[in-house]
Amino acid sequence: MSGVQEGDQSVSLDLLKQKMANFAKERDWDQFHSPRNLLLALVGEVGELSEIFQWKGEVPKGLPGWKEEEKVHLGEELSDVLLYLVRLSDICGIDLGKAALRKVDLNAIKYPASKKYINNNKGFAESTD
Ligand SMILES: Nc1ccn([C@H]2C[C@H](O)[C@@H](COP(=O)(O)OP(=O)(O)OP(=O)(O)O)O2)c(=O)n1
Repeated sequence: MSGVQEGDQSVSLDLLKQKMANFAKERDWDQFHSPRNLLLALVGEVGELSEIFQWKGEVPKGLPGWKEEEKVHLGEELSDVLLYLVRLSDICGIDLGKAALRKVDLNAIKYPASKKYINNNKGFAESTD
């Protein structure tokens, strides 16, 4: 592995990308990591993530009252989603970090902080007040 090392203060998308690439290569699984397969795997993991929340009703931020094992499980499903997303981006030749930063900038242009917004239950609209 070149460049990014484990133990760095923050985990980078690059480290995860390299780890997923190694994981697939070591098992000869590159053949299965096609864009479509990875997208379906990603959607499947989003489903598993949703199962954790389904039927619970609204859940307070910070998940008070959840057992430690439930939080560990949540972390696993969130990770599966992230790992497949990172791998899908890599396989498609998209620099996910760069694309995400650009999108944050685009969001800020679309929704300037200087304006006031209302949530009209369809999305966020500019307040006329
Ligand atoms: N062909 C594969 C299979 C798995 N993985 C990796 C990415 C995910 O992080 C995790 C997914 O593994 P599983 O398909 O076993 O799914 P779960 O971990 O969710 O297990 P389960 O579905 O039994 O809850 O393993 C991968 O990269 N490529």
